[in-house]
Amino acid sequence: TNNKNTQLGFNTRAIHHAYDPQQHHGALVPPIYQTSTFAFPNVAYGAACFAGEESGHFYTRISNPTLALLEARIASLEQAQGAVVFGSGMGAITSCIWSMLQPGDELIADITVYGCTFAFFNTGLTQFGIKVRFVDMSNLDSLRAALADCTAKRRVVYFETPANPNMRLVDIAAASQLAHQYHALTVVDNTYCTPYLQQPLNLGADVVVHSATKYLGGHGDLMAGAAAFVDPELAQKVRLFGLKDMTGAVLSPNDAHLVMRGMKTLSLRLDRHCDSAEVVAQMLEEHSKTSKVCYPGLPSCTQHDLAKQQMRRFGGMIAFELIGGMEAGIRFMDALQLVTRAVSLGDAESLAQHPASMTHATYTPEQRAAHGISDGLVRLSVGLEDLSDILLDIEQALEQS
Ligand SMILES: CSC/C=C(/NCc1c(COP(=O)(O)O)cnc(C)c1O)C(=O)O
Repeated sequence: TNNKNTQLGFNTRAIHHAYDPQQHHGALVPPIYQTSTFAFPNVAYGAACFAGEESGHFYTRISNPTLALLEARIASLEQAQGAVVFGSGMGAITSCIWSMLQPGDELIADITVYGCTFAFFNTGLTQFGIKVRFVDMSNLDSLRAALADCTAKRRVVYFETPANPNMRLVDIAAASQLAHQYHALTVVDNTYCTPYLQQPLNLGADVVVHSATKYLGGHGDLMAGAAAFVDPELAQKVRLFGLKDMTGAVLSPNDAHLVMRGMKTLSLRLDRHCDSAEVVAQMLEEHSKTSKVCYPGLPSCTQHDLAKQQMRRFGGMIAFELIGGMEAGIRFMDALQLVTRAVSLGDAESLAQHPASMTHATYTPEQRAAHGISDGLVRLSVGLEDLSDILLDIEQALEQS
């Protein structure tokens, strides 16, 4: 907090939160505790750490000073009461869900989620007796009906907004309020937005999860995940059960350091991603070769008003289709010379991929049709290159599609 005891700004906290150089030999940048284990002064202290009576670090899979600093910063930016970091986004999602649901409980998920998240829900959880129901949450009546059909003691409502890959939005405040009316907890995957563009906990959600591999790290050079919680006790349960025992999805201190370095420029990068994506989306929509462009910032987007209501800006991700369908989409992607053909997103490098055959290949063709993932869809992560270069590359590739 500043000298008026008010909270420092988003960017100041992304750079400085919870670190004092004078506590670390004056080091401007927090030291990296690249260690797996910690020495005890005596057996009693070690035993007290294991018993949870001492808060000291004793083994990096449970906690580590570098990981703790990243957790404090993510909690601050998401306005959370606790956070846990993981070796990947799937590590965050699985560690949370394994801690929140047991056999006989129910997960109510939006119809469009990232491919491996879908596989975890649809194949993984069901093998362990957890009921999974997919609902079109862009229609709150269908969510209300699913919640009213109370078939389990404990339930979680889960969605991404915008959803990977088709950019559908869910009204976070309305969905969270509905879930709470029916005593369910809400988990929102905030990977596409980051807390700079959208803060789900401030809108009523209980948990936020991230693939920090993406925008938070922002440079395509690490794998990481994070979860942020309203309830610090749930955070502790996810750490001491989900992470420690169920998944072991521990983040390396070195990669945690890289996530913190990325977070220092989060708003600068996202503003540039948004500036460029808005122009690219407009160009795509006006182009004769596209049949559909999904970008929350386009007035033609059916959920444009909701986007303006819950997003600071509209992000760097675009999904679109060509009039020539899948074949034209593949010709387009194969003709790209600057935009890189690769999965993942949120990197400095612009990336393009084909969800149906790549990130969402875990869905069968029938499931893709039912879950709103068309075979011809192209997903674009607009990067930080000069906009003129990005536009030229996309235009020349469209001409060849
Ligand atoms: C093999 S496809 C590459 C990964 C992609 N997505 C990842 C992802 C995860 C999982 O996060 P990790 O475990 O850090 O990859 C969770 N939540 C969301 C919204 C995500 O997009 C992708 O290219 O869409």
